[in-house]
Amino acid sequence: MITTQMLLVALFTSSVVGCFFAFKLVDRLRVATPKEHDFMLKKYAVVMAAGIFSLHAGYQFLADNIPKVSQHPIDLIGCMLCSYLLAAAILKTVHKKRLPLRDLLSASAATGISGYLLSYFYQISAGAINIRIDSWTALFSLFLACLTAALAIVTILWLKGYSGKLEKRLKWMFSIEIALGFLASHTAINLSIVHNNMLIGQPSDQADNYLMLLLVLVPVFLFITSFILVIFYERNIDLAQSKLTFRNTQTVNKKFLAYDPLTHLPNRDALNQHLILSAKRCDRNGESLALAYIDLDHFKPVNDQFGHHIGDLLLIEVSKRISNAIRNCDYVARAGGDEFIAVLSEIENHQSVVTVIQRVVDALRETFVIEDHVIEISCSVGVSMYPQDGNLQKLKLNADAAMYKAKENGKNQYRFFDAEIEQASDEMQQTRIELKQAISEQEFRLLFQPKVDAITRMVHGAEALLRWQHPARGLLSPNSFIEAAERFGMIEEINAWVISQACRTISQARDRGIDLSISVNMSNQQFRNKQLGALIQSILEAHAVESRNLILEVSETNAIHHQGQFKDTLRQFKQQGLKISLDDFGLHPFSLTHLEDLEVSEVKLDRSLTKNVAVSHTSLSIVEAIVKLAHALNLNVVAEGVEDEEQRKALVNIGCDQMQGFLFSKPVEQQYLFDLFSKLQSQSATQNLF
Ligand SMILES: Nc1nc2c(ncn2[C@@H]2O[C@H](COP(=O)(O)OP(=O)(O)OP(=O)(O)O)[C@@H](O)[C@H]2O)c(=O)[nH]1
Repeated sequence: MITTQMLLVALFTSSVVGCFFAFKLVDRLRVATPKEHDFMLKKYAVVMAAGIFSLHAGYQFLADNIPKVSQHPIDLIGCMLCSYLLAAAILKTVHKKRLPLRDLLSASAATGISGYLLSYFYQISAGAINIRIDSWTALFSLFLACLTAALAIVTILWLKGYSGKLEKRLKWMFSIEIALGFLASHTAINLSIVHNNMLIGQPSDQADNYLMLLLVLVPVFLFITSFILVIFYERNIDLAQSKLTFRNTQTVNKKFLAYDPLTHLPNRDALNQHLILSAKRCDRNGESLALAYIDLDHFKPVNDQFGHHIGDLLLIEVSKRISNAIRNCDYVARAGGDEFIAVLSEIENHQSVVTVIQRVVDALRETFVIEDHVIEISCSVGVSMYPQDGNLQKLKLNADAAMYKAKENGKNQYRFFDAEIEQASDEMQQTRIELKQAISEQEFRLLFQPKVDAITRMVHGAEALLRWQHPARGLLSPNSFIEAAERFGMIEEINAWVISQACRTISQARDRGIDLSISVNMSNQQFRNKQLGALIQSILEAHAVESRNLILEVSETNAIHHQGQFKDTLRQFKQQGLKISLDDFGLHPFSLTHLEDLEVSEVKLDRSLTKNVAVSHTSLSIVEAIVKLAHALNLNVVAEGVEDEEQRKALVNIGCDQMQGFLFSKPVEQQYLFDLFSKLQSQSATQNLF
C-alpha cells in the first residue's frame, strides 16, 4: 500500500530529477544557434511546464483534500497557462548573461506569483469552492515560492555552461535544494488556502503534520538559500555604484567606467583588471586561461553599405552572440571597434577551449537580420594561453598575432598561437618599433623606374617605388615592412608621404622643363579611406600639380576582391581627372571579363606574362589577345619586367604601347631620373637608345 510518506519521497525525488533535467535543457538552449533558439525556448518551456504541472498535481494530491481533478476544465487550462508562464519566465531569465538584482527580483516575483496562482487555480479546478486565503500564511508561502524561484534562477544562470570537475555533483546538490524549496513553499501554499466548505474531501486533518514538515523544511531551505545568494552576490557586488549585477561570477574593480556604452560589455580597462585577477588565480592554483582575440571580418563594408547605425546594432548583436557562445565561467569584453576579447577560465584541456572558440566562430557565421537588412559576416580568432604562451603583457600581443594569421589564412577561422607565429610576431613587433623611428627620422625614399614608349622609346613617365633606408639592414623594399605598417596603423601616413613625394618630384621636374607623369602604387587599405580623393586633391594643390600627371596603380588582385568598393572610388578619381592603371594584369581569369566595368585607363601586363613572350608561342598568343582586347576598350598597355631585346621586339610586334624593365633602366634616384629623362629626350629622336 502506498503511504503518504512513500508518495512524498516519490514526489520529492521527481522534483530533484526534474530540476536536474531543467539544467540540461538550459545547457542545450545555450549552445543552440540563433536560428534554433526561439523555437527551442518555446519547446523547452512546454516540457518544463508539463513537469511543473504534474508535480503540482502530485503535491496537491498529497495534500489529501483534492481527490479528483478537473471538474472545471477552463480553470485547469488556467493552471497549465500558469505552469507555462512560470517555465518561460525562468528559461528567459536564465538565458541572460548578466542579472542585475532588480531583474532577479522581478523574475522571482513573477515566478513565485505564477506558482501560487497555479496551486490556487488547481484547487478550484478540482472542485474546491468557498475557499478563504489566510493572508499571513499566503504571504509567507509567496515569499518561499519567490525565494525558490530566485535560487533556481541564480543557480541555473551560474551553472549554465559550467563544465568543471564538480559539474554533476553541483547540479544534483542544487536540484535537491531547489526541490526542498519547492516542497516547503507548496506546503505553505496549501496551508494558506483554507477550505471553509469543501465539496469534496474534508478540511485537512493533516494540517498539523504539514506544519511540522514546514517547521523542519523552511529553516533548512532558508539557511542554504541565503547562504548561496549571499556568496554569489558578494562576488559580484559593486557597492561603489550600488549596482548589483550578477555576472560571470567574477569580480571587477569598477572605480572607472568599466563598460562599453554601445554593447554594455566590459571595456578594455575592465578586461585588464579581470586579466590581472584571473592570472593571479591561475598562478595560485596552477591553472591555465585562454585569451581569444575576436576580430570581425568585413565589418567596414557593413558600415559603408548600411550606415553606422546598422553597424552599431550589428555590434550589439555580435556581443550578445559571443556572450551566449561562451561558458558562464568565461568573460568577454569589447576591445574597441570590431574587436572583442574573451577570457576562458577553468580549462580542462585544449579541446574545451577549441569547443568554445568554434562555437563563437559558428555563432557569428549565422546570418544577422538587422532592421530588415540581411547581413553576413564572420570572425577571425587568435588564441593564446596563459601561462604557456608567455606572461600577461605578451598574452594579448600573442593572441593578436595569431588572429592576424587566421585572417591571412582566409578569415572565418581560429588560430592558436604557436612557435611559427611567435617568430613572425617578434619580428613584427621589432618592425613596428623601427617603423615608428623611420617615420620620425624620415628614413623613407622614393626610387623611380622609367616607363618608355615601345616604338619611339621616349620616356613617358616613371613608376615611384617606395624604399626604406634601414640603418642596419640597408635598403628595404615594401614587402618587408608594409604588412607591419598596415597592422599597426602607420600605412596611411606612409601612403600620404609617397603621394606627396611623387607630386613634389612632378613639380620639380616641371621646373626643369620636364612634363613628367608618375605612377604610385595604391594599397587595398588606402581604398578603404573615404577621404582618399580629397586627400589626393589637397596634395596635388599643395604642389600645384595637374591631376593628369599622377597615375594611381591598383593591383588587379585587390580590384577583384573589392569590386564594389573600387568601382565607386575609381569613378570619383575619374571625375577628379586622375588616371588609374591596373597593375599585375593578366594573373586572374577576372582580367578580361571585368575590365569593362572599371574606370581604368591603362593595364600593366604582369612580368610573368612578358617573361615568355620571346620563347613561347602560346604566351605570345595570350598576351596578343590581351593587348587586342585592351585596345578595343581604348586602354593603354604597358609591359612590365622587360629584360632583353627579344622580349621587347616580340612585344612591339603585338602592339604593346609602353614598357618598363631592366632593359631600359633599374629604379633610380630622382636626380638620375631627371638627367636620364633630359638625355633620352634629346637623343630619342635620332637613334635607338637602349
Ligand atoms: N558602426 C560602428 N563602426 C565602428 C565602430 N568602431 C569602429 N568601427 C568601424 O569598424 C571598422 C573596423 O575596421 P576593420 O577591422 O579594418 O574592418 P573589416 O572590414 O572588419 O576588416 P577585416 O578585419 O580585415 O575583415 C572601421 O571601419 C571602423 O570605422 C563603432 O562603434 N560602430
